[in-house]
Amino acid sequence: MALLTFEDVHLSFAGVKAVDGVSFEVGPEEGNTAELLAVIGPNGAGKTSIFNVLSGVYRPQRGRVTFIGEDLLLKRPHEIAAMGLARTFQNVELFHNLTVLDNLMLGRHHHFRYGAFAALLWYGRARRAELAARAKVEDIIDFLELEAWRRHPVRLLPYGIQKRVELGRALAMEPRLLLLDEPVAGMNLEETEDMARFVLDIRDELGIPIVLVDHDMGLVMDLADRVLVLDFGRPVALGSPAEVQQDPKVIEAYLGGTHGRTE
Ligand SMILES: Nc1ncnc2c1ncn2[C@@H]1O[C@H](COP(=O)(O)OP(=O)(O)OP(=O)(O)O)[C@@H](O)[C@H]1O
Repeated sequence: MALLTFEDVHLSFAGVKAVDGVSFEVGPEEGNTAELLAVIGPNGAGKTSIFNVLSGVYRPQRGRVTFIGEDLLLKRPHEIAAMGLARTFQNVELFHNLTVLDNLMLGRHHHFRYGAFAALLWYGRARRAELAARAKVEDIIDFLELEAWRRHPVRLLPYGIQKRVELGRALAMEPRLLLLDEPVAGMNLEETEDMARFVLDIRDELGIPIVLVDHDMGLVMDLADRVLVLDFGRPVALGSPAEVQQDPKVIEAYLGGTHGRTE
């Protein structure tokens, strides 16, 4: 069984078809190799809407979405996060006045299983949970090479590092699947290369499957195992980077110039 199935999903806003019959799978649920599926398409193609459906923010009018065998469309966003589906955002969504360490600790809060009383007195389970969380967060700081910034408030960090902290916060949730929304948007070349390396390490070393959304063909062709191409909410192609790149429908969607887009 696939880890995630997205089946014939339709989502409209007042007549605008944001997602129009899109299907894909990410899996398998029990497997040794994690895969990276990229979802690409020009502006307005429906990429973010797909993420919003997956994280429970939007409810599609039609279709089926399952994650680890459960119907995601019946779940609320915090339940979906607790099931192990973590996401990052197009814009940095962190607590800007808190340190890197504190932001990552907050990423783990749904793992805490103790009551307010225990937390208040800092005893027993609360203390053990906090220490375990701290150890996990320190591992992530090492993994993402964030040592130099661990005590810095996020607002003082360069943009590329802030994006890396956001990735760290998603990892702190110990996700079974990671959704990355334009992880290199606004980055310079060096920051982009660093981020690409970390994304591949997450797939290969941590074994976490990834769905990555972007409109930059170049990046995803280097990173992805499979690519889903969208245009105006519709699926145009799904296949390996090489297959997709040669597909005339993809070339038309990107280079046809019929949409009046600037990309
Ligand atoms: N909450 C909403 N209300 C109304 N229309 C929406 C809403 N969310 C998305 N849309 C519309 O759905 C379509 C798809 O938008 P979406 O943001 O999913 O595209 P995208 O591929 O992520 O684009 P971008 O690359 O610009 O982020 C667009 O026409 C958009 O205007």
